[in-house]
Amino acid sequence: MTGAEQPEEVRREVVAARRIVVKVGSSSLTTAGGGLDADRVDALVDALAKTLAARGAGEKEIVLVSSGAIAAGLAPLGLPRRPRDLARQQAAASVGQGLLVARYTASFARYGRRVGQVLLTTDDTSRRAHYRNARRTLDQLLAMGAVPVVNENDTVATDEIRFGDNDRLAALVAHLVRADLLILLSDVDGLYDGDPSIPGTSRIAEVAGEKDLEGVSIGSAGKAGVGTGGMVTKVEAARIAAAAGIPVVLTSASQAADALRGRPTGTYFHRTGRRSADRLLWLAHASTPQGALTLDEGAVRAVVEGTGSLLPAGIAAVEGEFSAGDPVELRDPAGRAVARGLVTYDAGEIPQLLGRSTRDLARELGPGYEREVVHRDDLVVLRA
Ligand SMILES: Nc1ncnc2c1ncn2[C@@H]1O[C@H](COP(=O)(O)OP(=O)(O)O)[C@@H](O)[C@H]1O
Ligand SMILES: N[C@@H](CCC(=O)OP(=O)(O)O)C(=O)O
Repeated sequence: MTGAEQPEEVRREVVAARRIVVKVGSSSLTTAGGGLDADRVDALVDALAKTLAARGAGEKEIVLVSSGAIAAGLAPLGLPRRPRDLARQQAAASVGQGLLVARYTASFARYGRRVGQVLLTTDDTSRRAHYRNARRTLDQLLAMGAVPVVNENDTVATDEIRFGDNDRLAALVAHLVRADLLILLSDVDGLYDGDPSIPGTSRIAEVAGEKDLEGVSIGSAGKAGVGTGGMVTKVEAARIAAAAGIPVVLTSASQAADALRGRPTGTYFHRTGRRSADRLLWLAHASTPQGALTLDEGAVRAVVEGTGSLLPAGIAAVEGEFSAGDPVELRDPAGRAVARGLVTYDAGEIPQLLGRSTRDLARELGPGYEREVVHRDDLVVLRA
């Protein structure tokens, strides 16, 4: 066989993927001087639209998780750089998000495609009803042939409840929509074994598990100054997705088309786990605990072994200001976090329940007090 006849080397799982989440970072959408770079947005949309239109590859669906709202809002508001305070970041995101979606709308319109804006908060995604609602909206947009453009709802998120980085949001969205593949696009063409600006570092082509990450120096600061998490959040996102059974390609936005065709660009993270119970992944990774319950040994065992819900009798102490429905941390007697769960009582109600049996509580306070404090279906055990 001559060189010209060699079959193209492709990643089979990428080619076979039907539903794909693509995440693009601020640094890949903005100009050096700040502001949205229309040419870069168009180039990305060209790659996505061609994938959606490709024949013979089966029906493909793409959910785009796009950063860039804050970066796009800087120049119009006369801000020379990304502000540090949340209020000005939110103002920039408010102005920038509209511009960003307008840009995607115009760019996808060149291919006759509609886009739908979806803004998510952690709160929307760790509560059962909101989680189902977010999934239904995304499924419906895809069923109607539109491209969902997802971002964090920056303007209402407070510091405490922010995802803060869209890499993790993208991993969780990939899980939410049951994607077959996650593609993380940045300004760097993959994970390097050290800071890529240092000569002598080289790209890691594949990560099959934690062993392949040993000794890799993963930096946090992006040189463009508009991104947030650097490589740390990308590798963390890749870990979350891979552990949830979703392979990940990490590469540069300029190689999006090649990555989508399955060409061996960037860094490929093999899946390391299987799909896990839906909402609980969000509970573990998206939610910020609003308080903590310290359990006795028996309750720790029941929770960790998954044999029961958390009852008032097993709780020794309570901390924090939370409301029923909020995520809280469950700790062992030594103070180590062992699980996270959605609590069914307000913080102020719990002290009177501590160590008491549900039967006694029901007799004394009424039948409403016979319930568990955290139901086992709303509970996720944290890995040590
Ligand atoms: N080991 C590494 N491999 C690749 N990039 C790294 C590494 N360590 C640090 N980085 C930096 O991370 C940056 C990407 O992160 P960031 O700027 O947050 O991107 P984005 O805006 O796309 O989310 C790269 O430009 C690079 O300078
Ligand atoms: N929600 C923020 C994005 C935060 C973020 O994760 O940015 P990046 O590191 O560029 O992916 C925005 O749209 O500006």
